[in-house]
Amino acid sequence: MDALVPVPPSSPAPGAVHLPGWLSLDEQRRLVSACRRWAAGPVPLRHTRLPRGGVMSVRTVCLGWHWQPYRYTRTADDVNGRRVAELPEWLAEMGRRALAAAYGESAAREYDPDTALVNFYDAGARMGMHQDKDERSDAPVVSLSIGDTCVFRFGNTESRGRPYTDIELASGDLFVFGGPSRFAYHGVTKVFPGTGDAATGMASGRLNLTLRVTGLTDGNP
Ligand SMILES: O=C(O)CCC(=O)C(=O)O
Ligand SMILES: [Fe+2]
Repeated sequence: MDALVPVPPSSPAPGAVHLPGWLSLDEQRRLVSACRRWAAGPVPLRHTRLPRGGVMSVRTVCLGWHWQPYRYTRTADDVNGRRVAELPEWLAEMGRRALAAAYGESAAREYDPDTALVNFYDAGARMGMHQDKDERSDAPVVSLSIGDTCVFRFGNTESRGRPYTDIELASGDLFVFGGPSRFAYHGVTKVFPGTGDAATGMASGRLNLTLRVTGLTDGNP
């Protein structure tokens, strides 16, 4: 839903940029229908199993490389063993445009994400404070949000605790974290049900895509 008063761009920490409303409604619709296809297979949307036996409350499907705690593989060995869907070129291009918007054209030219994690949050889903550190690359992470607004907690590189900044990520928002913030702890503390716009194609819930560079090659997984 468009904010009555537009939320201005902000930078909660060096290298971290929030650009509210960056995606057009058409782009959000395109992403929602693509995510619906990816959620159906070859690897289904599922609650990721954690090593100690728990499961994550969000449901996830991956593109390009499959993430499971705490590594990337080409096949979803903890789900159905199938190879994950390719990350399409148009999505990598969207990642470059996102970086250009956040950091400027020169930073964007070299950016070539090879994996995307698609997370679906229902009203009760959360994500605890964590670092994205299973990638062997310090290239920025591009995060796109669609549907219900959430509270995204963006912290520091030292610990899960303070200092952190709570930011509302709404439908269409872009958040990029790279440079000194690339390995900052972050998480989702709350989702506000019913705040999304059904015109995106999402009747309820929140969708988040993170584009990343794994730094992996098939010969050297
Ligand atoms: O849902 C979000 O905004 C963040 C997702 C995230 O941190 C992750 O997938 O690692
Ligand atoms: Fe993350």
